[in-house]
Amino acid sequence: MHAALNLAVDARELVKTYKGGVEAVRGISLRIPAGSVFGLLGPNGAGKSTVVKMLTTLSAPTSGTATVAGHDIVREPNAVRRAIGCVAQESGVDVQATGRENLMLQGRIYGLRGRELNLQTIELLDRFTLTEAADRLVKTYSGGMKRKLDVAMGLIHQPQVLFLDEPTTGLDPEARAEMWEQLRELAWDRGLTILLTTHYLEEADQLAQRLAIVDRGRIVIEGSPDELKAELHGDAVTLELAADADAERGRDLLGSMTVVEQVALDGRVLRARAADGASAVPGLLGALDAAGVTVAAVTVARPSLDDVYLRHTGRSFSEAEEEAGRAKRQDRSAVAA
Ligand SMILES: Nc1ncnc2c1ncn2[C@@H]1O[C@H](COP(=O)(O)OP(=O)(O)OP(=O)(O)O)[C@@H](O)[C@H]1O
Repeated sequence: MHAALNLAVDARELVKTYKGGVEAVRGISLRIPAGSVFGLLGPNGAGKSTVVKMLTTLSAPTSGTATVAGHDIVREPNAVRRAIGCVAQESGVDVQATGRENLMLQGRIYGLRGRELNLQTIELLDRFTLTEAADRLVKTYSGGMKRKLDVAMGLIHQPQVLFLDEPTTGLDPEARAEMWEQLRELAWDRGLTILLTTHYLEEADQLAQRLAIVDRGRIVIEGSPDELKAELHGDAVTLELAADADAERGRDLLGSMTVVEQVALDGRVLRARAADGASAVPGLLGALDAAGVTVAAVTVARPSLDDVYLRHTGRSFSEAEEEAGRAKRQDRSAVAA
């Protein structure tokens, strides 16, 4: 068997330049093995939705090629559409209909009828714990329930690849955690391939086996969340001292210890890097105590995806989000002018 057959998505150098010259995607390649969850992570405006639009045949690439479930997105768009499910950022549900009606209608659009349609609907309502609410109008649903119905609708025709654009934006933490659990189950139990876009670092970390960080239309780095974090050596150890007067002595003492890679002073807070933070802490506390330096609080943190983002783009995720927000506002005022 040809290795490429096991790739649910195989995109090569996709480029999208919108009319007016916005270079939304500037050469993105993705190889997503069947049965895995892949995350495209990036701030608003990075180009994630545009990649999804091209892969789901809604927007033609300016250049580059891609296959989805083995079908070419430009030459075989109908075959691609049959093989995929799409859940867009904006909900497609009809709020004046019930959950069950929405699912049945969506199924009919895909040619499902009779017993098969009924069984699929019942199974999806059950999977997304919507059975009790199935015959209520969707306008009475909570945000989380609506989002679950959106995802269920994307699955009615049993696609091989599911595209989820920002699956949990706007959900409260509880609904978000429930959605994560359901998506994990779909991928791990049913072997569905999922490509999700997100601007939540935690979401990518929780769900994706592999992820690509996208910034200004390009992939800046790709790997498993752990691989990306392992690139940054050492845990961050933060020690808050009881007295300002001890700060410099504390810093010099830590700086002389071999387990500490870097130490910086910020007021009476000492920030150090250590290869294995948890096992270094008792030694650090012992040395400070012996020198008469009292520690009020200590924390150890593993490197986060935020640190990874910062290292590869030169700005923090929240800075990038703010920048994207500013650009959007400028676009709007330019249009209004
Ligand atoms: N139809 C369009 N015409 C012109 N420019 C567009 C169009 N759609 C998107 N863009 C621009 O392309 C860039 C990438 O947008 P895209 O929606 O792909 O980003 P994103 O990472 O998905 O962000 P978001 O999460 O906000 O959707 C942005 O600068 C956006 O303003």
